[in-house]
Amino acid sequence: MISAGPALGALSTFTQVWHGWSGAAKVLLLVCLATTIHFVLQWDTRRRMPPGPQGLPFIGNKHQIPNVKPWRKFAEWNKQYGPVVSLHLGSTPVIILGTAQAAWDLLEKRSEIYSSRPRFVVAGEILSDNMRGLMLPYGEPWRKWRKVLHSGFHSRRSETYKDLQSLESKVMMQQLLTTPRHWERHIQRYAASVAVAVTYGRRIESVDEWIVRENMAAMDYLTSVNIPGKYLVETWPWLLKLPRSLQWFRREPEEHKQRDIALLVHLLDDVKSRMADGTVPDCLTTQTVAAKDKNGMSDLEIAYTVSSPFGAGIETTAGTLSVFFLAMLHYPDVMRKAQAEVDVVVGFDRMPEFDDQPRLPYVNALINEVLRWRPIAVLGGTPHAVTADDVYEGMFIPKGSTVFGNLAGIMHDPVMFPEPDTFRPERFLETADPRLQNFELPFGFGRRICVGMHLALHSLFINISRILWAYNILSAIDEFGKEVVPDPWDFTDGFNSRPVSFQCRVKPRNTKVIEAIEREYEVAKEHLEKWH
Ligand code: HEM
Repeated sequence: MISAGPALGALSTFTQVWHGWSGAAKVLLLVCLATTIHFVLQWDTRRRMPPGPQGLPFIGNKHQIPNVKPWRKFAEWNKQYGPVVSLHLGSTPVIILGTAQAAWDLLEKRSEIYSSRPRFVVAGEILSDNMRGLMLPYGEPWRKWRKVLHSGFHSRRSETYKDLQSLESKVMMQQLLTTPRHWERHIQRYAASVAVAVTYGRRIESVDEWIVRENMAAMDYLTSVNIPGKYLVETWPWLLKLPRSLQWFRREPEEHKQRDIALLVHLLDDVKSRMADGTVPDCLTTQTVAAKDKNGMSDLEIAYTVSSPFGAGIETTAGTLSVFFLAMLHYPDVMRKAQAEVDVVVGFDRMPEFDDQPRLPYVNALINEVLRWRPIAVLGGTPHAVTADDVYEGMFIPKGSTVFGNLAGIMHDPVMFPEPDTFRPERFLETADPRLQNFELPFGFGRRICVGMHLALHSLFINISRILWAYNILSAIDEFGKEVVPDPWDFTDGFNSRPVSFQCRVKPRNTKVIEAIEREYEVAKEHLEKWH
């Protein structure tokens, strides 16, 4: 027979100790107990999930994920554990996909359950009032938002922006001629002007303009609040149930929200007043305002929706063009080979045009390689989230998991891309894989694939083909006459990662291109008048 004596003794000791503790210590103990029980109950689920590094109770793998460039660690884990890796951020399961096949199998073939987004409490809910569709979960509000953008940027509609893109690119070519040192500002201005013109029917002459600065400030703030672990409320959303006056984390983002609304409503009102006097060119905002009854959106919803290219289309396009400059410095033979192709097809009496694209296979392959070699949307853009339990190749993926298609790793998968660190456009000419011939991988997956993909690809072709035609991109020379080559891995941190600013020389290839650029610039200036 077992005696109850020791157990009763232990209980009585515990009761005495318990009474001696402060209220805070008791609460802490209870929270620890509850979390441990939760952790033990989750043990079996975790065991069935994809392999991954061992985490700690409560925090999961948070301490193992670097704050800077986490995609590099993710890629290492994919190498170590396989194409599908699981981790935990606190109690949230996180799945990292390290090959294109795994990403296509899940994010595309099972897109009915892999098309949501994780919850963004501060950035999506408090700062943006659920109006920024990029962060919206899968559902009716996202569908409504996406429909407007799809109608503005689907493949055929995007054809109609080619004239504008060609004219803006001619301006950029002239700027590269006159102030080549500022090449980064010129590509940023190009990307900003195209995004603003197709959205608000107004172009941008300088990146110092008010509208660009305000937008950049808004985007910088949005990025700054989207850092995992920065806000307790992201891990403990129940804090939103506290009385509003006690929600200390609200004040700053709510102030920024008011500023964002003022900016976005001002831009919408400006288009409306130009619509009233008939002076605004056709653009996303005019189309959306005209279809207001059909799309059932309030003015504020329209203001946020049409601003999407502003947030998603400028840094990505300019960053990818920056990667092109970086690649040409490191692979001058590739540059010369592409120039030789352009020279034969186009000659020097005129610039490349969109119609030349089918006859420039090496240039097209080079553009794909730019997008592959250093994808700007390193983590696949914004992560996806799963809305139902799933099993993939025997591994359990629980509902509510955050899923990253880790493009930085996927694009350097040596099975799909042999010698992945080498910039080699030929890989896209030699392949028989239709998914590489029609290379949409840099633009994400399934129902959430980049809305602006066609617009972006047109920008890349027209600018890259023209720069190759007109200029040699050469290393900068320091004060001792030595060449300075930028580090090919020196990239910024953040959801989008672009090369850290660097210098290079942009030299015209001959006098004929100079004449053509100056001539085309004069014509472009006239045509662009209607976007002022
Ligand atoms: C080279 C340039 C670009 C690249 C590499 C790029 C890449 C991406 C990627 C990887 C995603 C995430 C897709 C996913 O969740 O699976 C995305 C989403 C998005 N992109 Fe782009 N993008 C570029 C240019 C643009 C442009 C010019 C626009 C504007 C028209 C744009 C608008 C968007 C929007 C609105 C989304 C969110 C879609 C959603 O959540 O449903 N992007 N992009």
